[in-house]
Amino acid sequence: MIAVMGAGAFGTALAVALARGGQGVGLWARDAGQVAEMAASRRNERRLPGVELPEGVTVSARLEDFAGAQTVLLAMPMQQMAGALGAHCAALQGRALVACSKGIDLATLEGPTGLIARVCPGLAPAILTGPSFAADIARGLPTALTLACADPALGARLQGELSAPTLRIYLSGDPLGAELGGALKNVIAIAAGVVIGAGLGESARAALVTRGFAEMSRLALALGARAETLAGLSGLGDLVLTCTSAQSRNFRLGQALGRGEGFDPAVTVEGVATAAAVSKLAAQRGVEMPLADMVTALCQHKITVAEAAEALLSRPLKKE
Ligand SMILES: NC(=O)C1=CN([C@@H]2O[C@H](COP(=O)(O)OP(=O)(O)OC[C@H]3O[C@@H](n4cnc5c(N)ncnc54)[C@H](OP(=O)(O)O)[C@@H]3O)[C@@H](O)[C@H]2O)C=CC1
Ligand SMILES: O=C(CO)COP(=O)(O)O
Repeated sequence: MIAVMGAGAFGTALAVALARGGQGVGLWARDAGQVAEMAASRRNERRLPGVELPEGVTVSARLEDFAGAQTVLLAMPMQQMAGALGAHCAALQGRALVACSKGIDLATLEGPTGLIARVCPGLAPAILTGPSFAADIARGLPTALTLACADPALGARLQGELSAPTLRIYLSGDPLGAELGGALKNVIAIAAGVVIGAGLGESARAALVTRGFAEMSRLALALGARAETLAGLSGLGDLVLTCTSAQSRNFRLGQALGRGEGFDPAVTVEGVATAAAVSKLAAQRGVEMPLADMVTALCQHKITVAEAAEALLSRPLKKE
């Protein structure tokens, strides 16, 4: 059995895909009311509407019900992970923990695997990331993801366990690179949404995505990630997806900023807190991240879109 902590859109979609592939899946939500609703309707209408939970998915608000699961997927927003994990660390002893969240913890500047290692020392962390909208996974559309783990034997086991007929998992030994790609692409996706929302054009978006990739790679390499990881599914692949699709919440928030419109604060948009964390991290390391800094300032309403565009276009000319 595999357990999934967090019954949001992504946790539910992964549970559905794995169960369709024949795995027994325990889906844990913190809210007993939501669990009762899901158990009765066999759906998660609040987070992943219109998708039926296969028979192989068991829902519960008690993690003890899934004590038999050797692998636990963590699928809550990044800024909630430390709290959620800290509350359940003792119950999770002996399991492999696979982070499915994309972001950097604003309080500690840690990514998901670093956070797991600190909050639950002794547990083996891995990360599952890459271009994949929850709705696509749940519809059974073909999706490829990266499973990154520092321990090659555990990584191979998880790759096998988490593969399903329409879920193709590639293995990586670079969790730092994989998690940084997934975190950083959300920041660039907000900027891409701003460009489109403000009517700055497709050419400007292509330039922004390319320079965004350069910026992502600069920080990731400075922190010790591998260049080939950034060029893979978890970096470039996910960057392309989220910067070009209105299915992306990060892109849609950017569009709203570009148009001068509001955005529902209840929607999970990982790039906002992560942009602030990235700006801090980059300043600490002396890495230049003009796009991330611009997204941070825009999200905090410290500059206007016109000022941001002007500031980026008037930077000193440089080599590519
Ligand atoms: N949606 C997508 O297409 C994809 C999402 N991801 C990543 O997955 C992560 C989760 O996103 P997503 O599922 O979309 O988010 P949603 O907004 O759909 O759901 C978030 C879920 O997290 C739960 N949650 C929040 N805080 C806690 C907590 N402290 N303990 C337990 N559960 C908690 C919420 O429960 P409650 O309702 O009780 O608040 C809710 O079920 C993000 O990092 C995202 O980047 C990755 C790939 C694709
Ligand atoms: O990470 C995702 C797709 O890979 C989902 O993107 P959003 O969080 O922007 O919706």
